[in-house]
Amino acid sequence: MTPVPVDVLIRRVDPQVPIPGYAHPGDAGADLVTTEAAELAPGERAVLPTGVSIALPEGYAAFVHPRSGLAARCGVAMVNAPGTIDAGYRGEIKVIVVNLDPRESVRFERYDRVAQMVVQQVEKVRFQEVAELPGSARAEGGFGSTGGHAAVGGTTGGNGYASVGSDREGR
Ligand SMILES: O=c1ccn([C@H]2C[C@H](O)[C@@H](COP(=O)(O)OP(=O)(O)OP(=O)(O)O)O2)c(=O)[nH]1
Ligand SMILES: [Mg+2]
Repeated sequence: MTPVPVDVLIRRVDPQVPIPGYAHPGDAGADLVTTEAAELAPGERAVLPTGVSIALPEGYAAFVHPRSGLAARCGVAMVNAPGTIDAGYRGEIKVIVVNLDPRESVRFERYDRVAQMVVQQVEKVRFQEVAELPGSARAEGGFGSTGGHAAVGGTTGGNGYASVGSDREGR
């Protein structure tokens, strides 16, 4: 059964900007465009305006995620991914992009789609301070404690994991 969509109030800061839309019925993210053209040199970042502000219902937040196609084709990432849009935020939604390609500039034209916004329900919690936390299987293991991380300098010894800084061929 198709879930009933949640109404979200939206105001166009730019009168011509398209209302964010889902490209396909099952998509999680509604695409956001930039209302300003921009050219980013390798390593350069920019804060791009999207031309829209929203009023989310209490108990919701929107998360601005990068677009995978832009990342794969052009090396464009979002510095703060995912950007968090608070329910109380009424300002224009902005996207903080960075060009991670080491050689090529990337150019955005006005109304190019630059990011996608996922609206989600979020829990509000009360932090209850205790002297000791309950035990768990993971306990304090973190940051690679289960293995499977890349080896800097590319000496993984063929354990099937990614290597960084080395060509895997010829080893
Ligand atoms: O990619 C983003 C991230 C945030 N925002 C807006 C909405 C959000 O509600 C507000 C604040 O964002 P955040 O809390 O991430 O930034 P902060 O540096 O903690 O700012 P503040 O002190 O205003 O909370 O900025 C955007 O427009 N785009
Ligand atoms: Mg904040």
